[in-house]
Amino acid sequence: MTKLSVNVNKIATLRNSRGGNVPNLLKVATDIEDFGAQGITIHPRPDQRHIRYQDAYDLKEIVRTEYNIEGNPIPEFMDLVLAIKPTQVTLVPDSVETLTSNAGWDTITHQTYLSEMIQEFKLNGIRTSVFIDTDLSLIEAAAKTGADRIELYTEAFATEFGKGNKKAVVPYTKAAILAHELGLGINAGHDLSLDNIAFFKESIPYLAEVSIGHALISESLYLGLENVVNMYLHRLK
Ligand SMILES: CC(=O)[C@@H](O)[C@H](O)COP(=O)(O)O
Ligand SMILES: NCC(=O)COP(=O)(O)O
Repeated sequence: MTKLSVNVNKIATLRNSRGGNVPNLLKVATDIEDFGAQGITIHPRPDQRHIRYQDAYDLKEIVRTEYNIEGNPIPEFMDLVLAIKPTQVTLVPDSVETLTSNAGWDTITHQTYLSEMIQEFKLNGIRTSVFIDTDLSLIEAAAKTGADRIELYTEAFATEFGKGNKKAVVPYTKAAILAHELGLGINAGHDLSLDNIAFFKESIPYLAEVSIGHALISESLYLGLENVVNMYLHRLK
């Protein structure tokens, strides 16, 4: 079984568009857990355009499943995560102005930097994951940072799968096999959807967790949040 961690950034985006508390982020997160999801993911960005730092603290009080916080380990993010102590921190190398995550770590160039961050998180009992592309040399370098897991950056797979190119999953399968051999756990995320998740799941051995937000919330507009969470859970069995 692969765990489903639902990214609730888009719920915060909708809420912030009117300035009030509709939809209620905490209630939606609680409902998502009640519907069966095994985790809640957030990716606070420095401009707090969707998840606010206060949301991260408030969610800590109510999340009963795995709590995953993603982001670039700038000092403010480090302080936030070390104060909250979520189940997992996922390190993502996005720049301040980026629209959404658009690259994995260069774990060779940034190996020392990542190792230092990861050590600090691990000393605080927080599981660590590194957002990464499928290049095998990057996976090898990720293992040397001391990270517990990698999160495979799946945008390229999702784009190619959408065009009918199923072979696009092959680098992900190879990366997962190598990561497992090196003792790393395997997560995945970005642009996963009801259309591509079953094929991705069946193609990737040892897949521990997927974090899904943009497509899942969009699909819920048509199918309802409870249905959609259950449709993912069925595909991830
Ligand atoms: C790392 C990753 O792929 C997701 O966290 C994604 O970047 C969500 O961020 P936005 O909701 O800001 O697009
Ligand atoms: N780590 C990926 C994530 O949390 C959600 O990405 P997306 O489904 O919003 O593209």
